[in-house]
Amino acid sequence: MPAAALRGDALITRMHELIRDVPDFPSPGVGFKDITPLLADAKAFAGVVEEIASRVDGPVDLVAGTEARGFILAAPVAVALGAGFVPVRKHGKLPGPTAAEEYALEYGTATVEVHPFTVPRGARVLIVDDVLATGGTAGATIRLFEHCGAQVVGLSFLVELEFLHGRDVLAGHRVESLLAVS
Ligand SMILES: O=P(O)(O)OC[C@H]1O[C@H](OP(=O)(O)OP(=O)(O)O)[C@H](O)[C@@H]1O
Ligand SMILES: Nc1ncnc2[nH]cnc12
Repeated sequence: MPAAALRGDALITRMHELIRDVPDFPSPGVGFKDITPLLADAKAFAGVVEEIASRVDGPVDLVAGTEARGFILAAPVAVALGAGFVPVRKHGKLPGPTAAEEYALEYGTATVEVHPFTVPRGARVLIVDDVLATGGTAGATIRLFEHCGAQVVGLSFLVELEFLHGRDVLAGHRVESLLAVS
C-alpha cells in the first residue's frame, strides 16, 4: 500500500526539515544540499514526485534524469506521467552510439551523454534533477536533447540555489523549483 503523499505547505515544511545542509562538501566553501533524508521518507518522496508531475504543462513523451541524483527523481516522475525515462549519463558510461555535450565546471569541463536512438525527433522532454546550481548541467542537457531533434518542454528541480543564477542559463525554458534558496 503506497504511503499517502505529503502535499502543499506540509510538503514544503517537511522538505525544509529533511534536506540536510552540509558545509564544505565536496570542497571548501560549498554548502551541499543532501536529499538522502528526504528520499528515505516515504511520504515526502511520494510528495515531491507528485508535485513535480503536477506542475507539468502539456504532454510529455520522455522524462530525462541526469546522473546520478537526477535518476532517482526522474524515473518515478516518468511513471507518474505515463512517459518514458531517459538516463543522461556522464562520459563513458553508455555503450555507443551516443550523443554528447560538453559543459564547464568550476575547473575544467565535463560531458553528458545520451543514447540518441531512445529519443525520437520531436519528442517532448521534461528534464528533472535534484539541484539547480550554476545551470551548467541542465544547460548541457537541454543542448543534448535539442541536438537529437527533441523539444525540451520544461525543467524541474527540488532545490534552486538562486544566488548562483542558474535560471539565467536556462532562459527561454519553463523552469520549476519546489524550494528556492537565496
Ligand atoms: O547546476 P550545476 O552547477 O550544473 O549543478 C547541478 C548538478 O550538480 C549535481 O550533480 P553532480 O554533478 O554533483 O553529480 P551526482 O548527481 O552524481 O552527485 C546535481 O545533481 C546537478 O546535476
Ligand atoms: N550545493 C549543492 N548541493 C547539492 N548538489 C549540488 N550540485 C551543485 N551544487 C550543489
